[in-house]
Amino acid sequence: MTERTTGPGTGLAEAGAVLAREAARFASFGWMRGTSGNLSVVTNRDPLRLAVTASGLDKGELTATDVVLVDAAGQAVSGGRPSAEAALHARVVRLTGAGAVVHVHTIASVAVAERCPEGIVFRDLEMLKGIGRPTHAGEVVLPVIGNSQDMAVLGDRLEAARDPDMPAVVVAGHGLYVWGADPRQARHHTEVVEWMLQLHLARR
Ligand SMILES: CSC[C@@H](O)[C@@H](O)C(=O)COP(=O)(O)O
Ligand SMILES: [Zn+2]
Repeated sequence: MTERTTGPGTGLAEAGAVLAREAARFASFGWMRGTSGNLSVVTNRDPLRLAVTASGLDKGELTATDVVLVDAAGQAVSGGRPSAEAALHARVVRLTGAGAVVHVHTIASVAVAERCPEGIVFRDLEMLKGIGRPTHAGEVVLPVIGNSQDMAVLGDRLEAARDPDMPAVVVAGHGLYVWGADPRQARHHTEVVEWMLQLHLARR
């Protein structure tokens, strides 16, 4: 049985509008070329429900209706075809308690991960405060995990590699996954991590 997708209590239309706006921003940065990337936001905790961008669309052209409601396994509970990576979004939410997840295909994430397959170290940067560190001092590691078309495999790799001090992982040869308490914080985390990746590239 499909669940209601609009109307009081569902918030799906509102979630779709937020995701379309966030996606347009990331696409304008060149981080969602072609039909790459996907976004999600939690609409309900119990039972878990996420609004996820629909699959195969140009993420720079989304409207509020280009969104699908999925369950804790990433399975659609409303009409439409959710992102092929919806199950990984749901896994990230279950693991971290995040309220929103961002996936972008940035060149810097792929390029730096090729140079640092064991993990990317960010050290002594004011921008570290943008991912929750109390000061610029010290270092954190952005984990790198191998790619797979199987979201259960990717989820297992993410669970094994993730660092509680770093709300992101890089999927090698693929792109960046980032999360936050809500879409705004997930966006800020994405922009901060990407800034540090671009700095890494600029220094070499
Ligand atoms: C250039 S297509 C890349 C896809 O395979 C996938 O990695 C992706 O990011 C977008 O998939 P989607 O199903 O549209 O959410
Ligand atoms: Zn992708």
